[in-house]
Amino acid sequence: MTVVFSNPLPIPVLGFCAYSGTGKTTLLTQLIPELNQRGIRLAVIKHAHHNFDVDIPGKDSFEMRKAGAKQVLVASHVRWALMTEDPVEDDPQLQHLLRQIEADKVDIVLVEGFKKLALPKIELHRAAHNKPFIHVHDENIVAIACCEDTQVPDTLTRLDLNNVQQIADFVQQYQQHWQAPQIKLPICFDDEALRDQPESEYGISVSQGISKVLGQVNAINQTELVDLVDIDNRILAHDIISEINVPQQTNSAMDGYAFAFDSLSTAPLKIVAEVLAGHNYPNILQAGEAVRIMTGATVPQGADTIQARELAEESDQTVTLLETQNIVKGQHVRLAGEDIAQGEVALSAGCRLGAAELGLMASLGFNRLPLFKRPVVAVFSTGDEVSQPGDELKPNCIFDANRYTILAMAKKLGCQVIDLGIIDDNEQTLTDTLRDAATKADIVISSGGVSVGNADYIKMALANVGNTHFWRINMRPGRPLAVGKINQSLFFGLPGNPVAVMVSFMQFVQPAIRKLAGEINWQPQFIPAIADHALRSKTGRTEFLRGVYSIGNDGKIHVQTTGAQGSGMLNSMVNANCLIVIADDTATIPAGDSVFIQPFADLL
Ligand SMILES: Nc1nc2c(c(=O)[nH]1)N[C@H]1C(S)=C(S)[C@@H](COP(=O)(O)OP(=O)(O)OC[C@H]3O[C@@H](n4cnc5c(N)ncnc54)[C@H](O)[C@@H]3O)O[C@H]1N2
Ligand code: MOO
Repeated sequence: MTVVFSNPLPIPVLGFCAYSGTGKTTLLTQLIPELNQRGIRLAVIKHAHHNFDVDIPGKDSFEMRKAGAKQVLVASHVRWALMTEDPVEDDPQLQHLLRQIEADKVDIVLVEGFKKLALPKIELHRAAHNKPFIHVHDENIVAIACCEDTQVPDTLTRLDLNNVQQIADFVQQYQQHWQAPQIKLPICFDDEALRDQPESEYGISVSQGISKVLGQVNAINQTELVDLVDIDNRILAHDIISEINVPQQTNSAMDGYAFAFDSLSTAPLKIVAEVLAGHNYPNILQAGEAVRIMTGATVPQGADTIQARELAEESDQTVTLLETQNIVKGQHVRLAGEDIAQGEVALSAGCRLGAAELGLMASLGFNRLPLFKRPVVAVFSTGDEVSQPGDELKPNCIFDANRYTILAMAKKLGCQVIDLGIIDDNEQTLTDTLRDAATKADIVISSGGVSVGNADYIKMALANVGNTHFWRINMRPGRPLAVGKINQSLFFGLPGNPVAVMVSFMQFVQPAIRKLAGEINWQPQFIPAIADHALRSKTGRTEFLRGVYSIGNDGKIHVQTTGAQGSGMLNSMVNANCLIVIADDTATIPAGDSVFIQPFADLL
């Protein structure tokens, strides 16, 4: 039986396996110089079964380790060695060992031992030893090096055990053609590719859910002109073409002196004028002349280079430039149109307008922009136990949290919101509410009542007014989800548990709102982070854990969970700054492995 292995390095790892006595080490000591000669830099990891030592008693490093140092790193200008005391019951973990290799210093790692791991290997087989084949129960064998008369299946590359050149050819080819596996994100956001995949009776994947949701959404096409100062997180309806160059004139990026680079040899230069921002020098600068110039002032004709004031000395209307050997032609000159050229598309339709975009539009002279109308989102809660915050909390009840998280997230996405309050859990009231809400809103969102409980009237109400699907999404939290249409409005029935509401909103409602609002080119962000402790999930479902990411002492992004993960515990969202997303083909992430996170940044 082979044990799952994933290569953590950006270079290939190739194993050599054989029964003892086959000549593995002899072959490797011949192969290594042969590969070195071909310019291939090698690392070797060798498994040892016994308590070996690489140091000598009496040496300082040996004595320090024996004195109790868990790690000793001994280094000279020739080599360094790290010795780690790591007594474990089981075999050492190859993935952990591989992470110790400096992948920028070698081209391939050859591994001797670790026979049971599912890593690509060359099997060595010597017929005279009468040992069984390894490849018959290990599908990771890519080639077999054996004797002349040994039978080898057609699917395996056959190598001559005594021909080091031939084996080196194979390793070289392997190294040259190896490609790092493509990064697979935990959620696929390819709307078209997934939409028509069949639904399984056990539920659909998050990716399928997203594409099915997006399949129900048509972008708003009404537009309006809005003053720049009133635009908050809205979507541009048309391309904006610049009518001017930005900057309008070629100008200085420094307070200093403008001159022609070719005049450098005639220094000191004669100062003929001073140019302040908003002004210009009306003449053409001649050879041997300079102007005193301020940041943002127009560079005179005839000048092409600026020297900063602190690198020049001025006296008697002349300037001596210092460190002339470092002056580069064109330095500190901002060319007309270098930010945006006249006639260029400055922003494209479908772009979300944040601070930078608004600044850019202002810099082009626009004071109003054509925008898509904001989506209108109506939100209500259901459930006899759900009470209005501010009222007295009745026995057996809870305060309504979901309406507030949904309203806040919808507003953050630039929607206009309608708060419909808490709606009584009965079929008639819910039917009336839904029918009315759909006349006012592009999206109607409820929470609670979409699972299999007896009092879940929302399903009946929906059947009365629209056309809705109830899906079980293979994810946690947020398994039940209702999506449908009430006339032209989109309906989302989110599950009742408060964390499930927020996670479902992020994964399904967010892309729908963005598409409806006319935003294009949006994709959820996945950032790789190092899991500081082991993370558990179950294959067959996508797990969204609440996490806290931060930059570790190693300069890399690390993540930990917030602790207890109950889908009713809103505090876990408050304490988190990201979701940790474990893909549906993964059951555990060992500590130290990479995992994808989705920072909350643009939503909470
Ligand atoms: N037999 C089964 N039971 C449940 C299943 C299942 O598959 N089979 N799924 C569980 C999952 S997962 C979830 S999530 C919930 C979803 O159920 P509902 O959408 O019907 O939600 P409710 O039962 O109405 O409420 C669940 C939970 O959330 C609280 N809640 C409801 N609304 C609010 C609100 N506005 N603010 C704060 N908290 C709210 C409610 O009191 C419940 O505790 O079903 C599981 N059960
Ligand atoms: O959606 Mo539920 O909150 O997974 O438990």
